[in-house]
Amino acid sequence: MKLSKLLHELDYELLSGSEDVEITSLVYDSRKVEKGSVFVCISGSVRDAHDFIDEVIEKGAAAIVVEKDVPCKEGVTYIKTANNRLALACMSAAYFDYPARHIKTIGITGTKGKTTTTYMVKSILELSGIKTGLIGTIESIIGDCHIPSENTTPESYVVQETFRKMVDAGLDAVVMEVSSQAMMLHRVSGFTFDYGVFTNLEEDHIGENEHKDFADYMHCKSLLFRQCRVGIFNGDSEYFSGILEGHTCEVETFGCAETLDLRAEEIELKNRHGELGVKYHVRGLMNFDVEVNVPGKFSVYNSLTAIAICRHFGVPTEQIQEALKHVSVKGRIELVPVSKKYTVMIDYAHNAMSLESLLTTLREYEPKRLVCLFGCGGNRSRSRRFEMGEVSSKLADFTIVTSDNPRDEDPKAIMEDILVGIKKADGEYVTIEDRKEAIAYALLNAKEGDIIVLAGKGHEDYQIIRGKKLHMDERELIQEIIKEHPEIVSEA
Ligand SMILES: CC(=O)N[C@H]1[C@@H](OP(=O)(O)OP(=O)(O)OC[C@H]2O[C@@H](n3ccc(=O)[nH]c3=O)[C@H](O)[C@@H]2O)O[C@H](CO)[C@@H](O)[C@@H]1O[C@H](C)C(=O)N[C@@H](C)C(=O)N[C@H](CCC(=O)O)C(=O)O
Ligand SMILES: Nc1ncnc2c1ncn2[C@@H]1O[C@H](COP(=O)(O)OP(=O)(O)OP(=O)(O)O)[C@@H](O)[C@H]1O
Ligand SMILES: N[C@H](CCC[C@H](N)C(=O)O)C(=O)O
Ligand SMILES: [Mg+2]
Repeated sequence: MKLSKLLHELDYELLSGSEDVEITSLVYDSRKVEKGSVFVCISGSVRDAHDFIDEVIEKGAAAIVVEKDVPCKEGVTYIKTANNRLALACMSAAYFDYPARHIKTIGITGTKGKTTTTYMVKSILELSGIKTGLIGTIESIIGDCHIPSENTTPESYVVQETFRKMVDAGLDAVVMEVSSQAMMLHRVSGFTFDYGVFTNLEEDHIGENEHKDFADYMHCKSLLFRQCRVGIFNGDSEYFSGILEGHTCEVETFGCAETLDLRAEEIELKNRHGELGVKYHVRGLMNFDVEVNVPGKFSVYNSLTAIAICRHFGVPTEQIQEALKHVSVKGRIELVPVSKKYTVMIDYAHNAMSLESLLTTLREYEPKRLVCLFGCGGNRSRSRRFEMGEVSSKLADFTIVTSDNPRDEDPKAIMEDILVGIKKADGEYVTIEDRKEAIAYALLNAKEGDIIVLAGKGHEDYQIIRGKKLHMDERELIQEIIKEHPEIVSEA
C-alpha cells in the first residue's frame, strides 16, 4: 500500500521523499523492521526510538516518522508530526482499515472495577447471542482465543490489530479497559468509542512514568468522554463533575443517589450456606431485581455498570439476571476451597482504595477474624505502600506483610515502607518476605470463622524479584502448602 493511505487523518509535515512511496508494513519497534517498512519513532520511558533510525534504514525501511529534527538521508521518506504516539494510533487505524467502524466499541475507565465489569458485560451480551471480544488486564479474548496481556490497554497498533481480528472473526462488540496511561499515551486514539464508561476515581498511578499529579490523572480519564458517542457515568462519584469537564458525548448516569438515571435500591448482603453475594432492585431506566454471587458493595456498582451498558444492546431482563447470577472473574474475590471452617480468597486489591472497599465489605459478613496478606509492587507508586499498610491495620484483625512483584527494588525496603503505615501492636501483624511462606503462615494459623484475603496478585501467575520474572501462582502455592502440611485439610 502507499504511505499516503496511512496519513489521511494526520497533521504532518513531509520533510523529504514522497507520500506515494510503497510501504510493506507499519512498525514501531526497530527489531521488527523489514524491507519497505514505515518506522514510527516513539520517545519512550526507557528508549528513544529516534536512536534506531540508522539501524532501520540499514534494514530497508522505506519511510520514517519523526518527532524531532533529524538529518534526512536520500532515498528515504521522512514525515514529521508533533506527537508520534498519536500518529501511530491514526496510522494503525488506517493500516487495519478502520475496524472500529464495523464493531460496537465499549471503553471502560476508572480507578477500580474495570476488569470485573468487562467480564460481566461479556457474560451478559454473550448470553443474549451478541458475540463479544474483550481487551483488558488479564487477557484479550477473540472467540475461543485467549491472549495473555502485558498491559491493561495495549499499544494503539495492537488495539487496532485486535479490533481487525475481532471484525474478521465476526464479533459484534468489543468491551475494553481504558487505563489512564492509555489515554495519556494515545493508545486508544484514532477512533470514536460507541460507549465510554466511568466507574470511579481515587488517587492512584501517581509517580515516575505514571501521572504527575491527581489533576493530570483525572484529566486523562476525562478525555475518554471527548471521544465517545454515549458516556455512562457513576453519578455517585465525588469526581463526576471533574470527569465530565469538556465532554462531547451524551450523558447517562447510574449509582445509588435518587436523581440518577439507573439506580440500585434496597441493597442486601447475601450470606447463604457460606455463599457470599449481593441482592438489589434496579430502578429508573429499567426495573427488575438482581442477585450477584460476588460479595461486596462494589459488586453492586460493577454489575449496575454492566447493566447500564447492556441496556443499550436491548438484552432481555431475564438474561441479565441469569448472567449476573453465575458470573465469576479470575483473581477478583476468587474463593479457594481449603477448609470448611474458614474462607480463603484470592483478590487483586493492590491499592488503598480497593483494599479499603474489599476489607470494609468483607467485615459486613461478620468473620471471626479478617486476615489480610499483601505486599506492594516495586517500581510503582510509593505512597500506595504506606496507605495499604494503614488500611489493613485499620480494617483487618491480623495483617501479614509480604512481597508482591518487588521488581527492581529491594523487597525488604518495600516492606519497611508498608510498615510505616501499620499502626498495630506486636502480635497483630507479621512480616514474611517469601510469599509462599507467608501464605503457609496464614493457613497454619487459621481459626474457625476466619476470612483470609490474599490481596494484590489476583490472576497473576508470576512474581518479579530483582528484575527476574518467576512462575508463581497462588492457587498452586496453596496446593503445595497443603501437600507439605496435610494437617491443614485433615483438621478441616
Ligand atoms: C511507562 C509505560 O507506560 N511504558 C509502556 C510503553 O513503553 P515505552 O514506549 O515507554 O517503551 P520504551 O522501552 O521506552 O521504548 C520506546 C520505543 O522504542 C522502541 N524500541 C525499543 C527498543 C529497541 O531495541 N527498538 C525499538 O524500536 C519501542 O518499541 C518503543 O516504541 O509502551 C509499551 C508498549 O505499549 C508498554 O508495554 C509499556 O508499558 C510498561 C510495561 C508499563 O509497565 N506500563 C504501565 C505503567 C501501564 O501502562 N499501566 C497501565 C495501567 C495498569 C492498570 O490496570 O493498573 C496499563 O494500561 O497497562
Ligand atoms: N467498583 C469497585 N470499587 C472499588 N474497588 C473495587 C471495585 N471493583 C473491584 N474492586 C476491588 O479492586 C480490585 C481490582 O478490581 P478490577 O480488577 O475489577 O479493577 P480494575 O479497574 O481493572 O483495576 P486495575 O487497574 O488494577 O486493573 C478487585 O480485586 C477488588 O478488590
Ligand atoms: N498491572 C498493574 C497492577 C499490578 C498489581 C501488583 N501485583 C503489582 O505488581 O504491583 C501494574 O502493573 O501496576
Ligand atoms: Mg484491570
